[in-house]
Amino acid sequence: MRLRSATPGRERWDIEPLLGSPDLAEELEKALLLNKGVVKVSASPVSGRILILYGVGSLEASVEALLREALERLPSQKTAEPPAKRGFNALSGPLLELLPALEQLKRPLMWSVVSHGLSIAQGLFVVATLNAALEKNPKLLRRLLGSRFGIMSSMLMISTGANMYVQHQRKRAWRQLARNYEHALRARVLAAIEAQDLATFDQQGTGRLLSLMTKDTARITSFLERGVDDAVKNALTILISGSLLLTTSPVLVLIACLPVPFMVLPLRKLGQRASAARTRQNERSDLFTQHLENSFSGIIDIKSFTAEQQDIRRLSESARQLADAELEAAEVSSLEAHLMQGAFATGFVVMTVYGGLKTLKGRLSDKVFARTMYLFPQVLGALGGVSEVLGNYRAAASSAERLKEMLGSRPSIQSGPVRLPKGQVRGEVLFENVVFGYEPSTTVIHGISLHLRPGETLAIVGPTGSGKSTLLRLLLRFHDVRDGSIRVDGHDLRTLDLQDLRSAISIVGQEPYLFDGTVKDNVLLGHPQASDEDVAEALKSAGALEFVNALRGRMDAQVGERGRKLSGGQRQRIAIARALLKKAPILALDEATSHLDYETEAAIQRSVRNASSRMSMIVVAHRLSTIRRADMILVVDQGKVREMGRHDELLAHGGLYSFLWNLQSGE
Ligand SMILES: Nc1ncnc2c1ncn2[C@@H]1O[C@H](COP(=O)(O)OP(=O)(O)OP(=O)(O)O)[C@@H](O)[C@H]1O
Repeated sequence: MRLRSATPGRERWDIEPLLGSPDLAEELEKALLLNKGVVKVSASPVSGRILILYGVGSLEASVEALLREALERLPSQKTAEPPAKRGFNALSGPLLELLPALEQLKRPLMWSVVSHGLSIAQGLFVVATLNAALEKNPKLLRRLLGSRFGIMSSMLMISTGANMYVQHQRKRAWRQLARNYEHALRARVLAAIEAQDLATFDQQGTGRLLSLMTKDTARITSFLERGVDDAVKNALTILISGSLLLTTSPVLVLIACLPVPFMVLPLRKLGQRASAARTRQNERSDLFTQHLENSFSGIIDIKSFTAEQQDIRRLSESARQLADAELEAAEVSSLEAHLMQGAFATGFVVMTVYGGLKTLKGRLSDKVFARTMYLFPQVLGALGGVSEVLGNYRAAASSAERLKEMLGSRPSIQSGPVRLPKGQVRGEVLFENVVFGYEPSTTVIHGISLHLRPGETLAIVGPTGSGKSTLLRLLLRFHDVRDGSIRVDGHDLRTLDLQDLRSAISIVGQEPYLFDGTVKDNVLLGHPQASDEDVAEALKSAGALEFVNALRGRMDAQVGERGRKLSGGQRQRIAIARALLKKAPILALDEATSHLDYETEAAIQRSVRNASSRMSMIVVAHRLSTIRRADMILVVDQGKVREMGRHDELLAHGGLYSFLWNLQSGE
């Protein structure tokens, strides 16, 4: 058991028995999640690593102690096969797991072998042609074609010509494979990321997720496109040229290789340092991307607070840390390559002097010496190439590990078996003593119960931070309750099919997200097959048709990135139209009209209600005047229900609601 990385709230460990044991991975995940403070656990039998996310300061023991205890208790660990018997999977690691199947690699590999084989042959023909020319055959010109020189130079020309075609085919085959692979890998990673719980997004941060999609996939693709081909080239050169070298002049090779054994240990150490440096580089790169993303999304606030310099300083500090990590990784890799090449180059110099002296003395033939002098640098170059391939392999392997972790991570919110077809949903919602907290150490909702009957409107009001939006997030099962239960049409959410549940609910948030595209594209998100008439109808009910018709291009007008070309109120109304088009039996409006003036807000709420009288509605609002007609009003404060009833009853009660009402109506 070995700690690989640790930041507050997040530790990654190497657990050897985990390798190749999916049962242990599953049991370990379950066992660790039982501990107070542990938020998420992701154990990978592929990499033998476990990632533990926890609330800072909320664990009862160290992560290491929890791991040891869980490992001791689990039965699978005792029955797990010893590492030596685990076969190919244990040896291969995440990168080989992620690379395409051998079947797909066959064609480009075949071109690689032919192309690099021809290149090696070309070199040998050069030497042979040279040696034939040095024979100074007097009949050379007369019997050019039949002579050794003629044959060798013809072979050289043929192999050069053939290799031009083969090289083109080789590069093309790898390029095609890599591009198709990259596309498929990105689609897989994107699907895996989007399947994660919201808690994972909160924990991992956008920087890391963006890096997974861009840099990590690109590193693996680049290794596939060039690394595998280079590996074939180096392997063939070492194999063919190396064997020829050994048979030509074993003593000279032995002399040249004398310094190599002294390099084994330092090279091993450098290899470990290089892997650690790569991991650090990846982590810093994630942070930098995250800072960049934050800066660009918050550019309006940065400019309005004239905080550009502050932001640049923050970014430049992050960029400096990334540059330092990159430099460290590059220096270790380069040191590794130089050490290896230096060892061989020293040997080469010794061999040249020794061989040269022997040739002068006539104890070594010119041809052997010439061939050795040609072949040795080829093999030397290939050995240098191996360390380069190794560097790329390490980068790709560390990316593959990160990707595998995401691809193998099972969201803790899992779909249930009970189907809930949208057409058959009545729209009844029941919260029973719901307790919830985002972090294990804190509680945001303290035993809330509520009942929304089909077709009714339930309003939730209360001070800021009291947990109103959290209740809606729980209803959509973005998080699971810690205690109590939530039911839709009598079914506990945890038993329901997740897609069915979310299809049954439309939600409009405080700051709805509009995608870069047209107004129509954004509304169609609610129901992609809807007609233009349906879109116009939804826009009308949301009070948006008038301003949309005034835009250049009307429904086809571009809204800009995040809907930047529209006002806050216009964005909200398009989001309401989108939710209405979805025609879900339950509509949740979380301060969805807060950017509008009172009259527009009231008008839109009326028309939304009229759009479907059978729809159940939950409305979260700060402006109490907009919810006074609700069938039930829930007053929430600090995660608890303080009051419940209709507007008049609550006013008569004279509690928090009536206090807020009087405050807002200026009485
Ligand atoms: N993703 C999150 N991670 C951790 N804590 C959170 C998260 N989202 C909300 N909280 C916390 O949960 C509490 C309730 O937040 P919530 O957004 O539900 O309040 P609200 O009543 O909707 O507030 P407002 O009226 O300001 O929108 C707050 O203390 C908030 O800090």
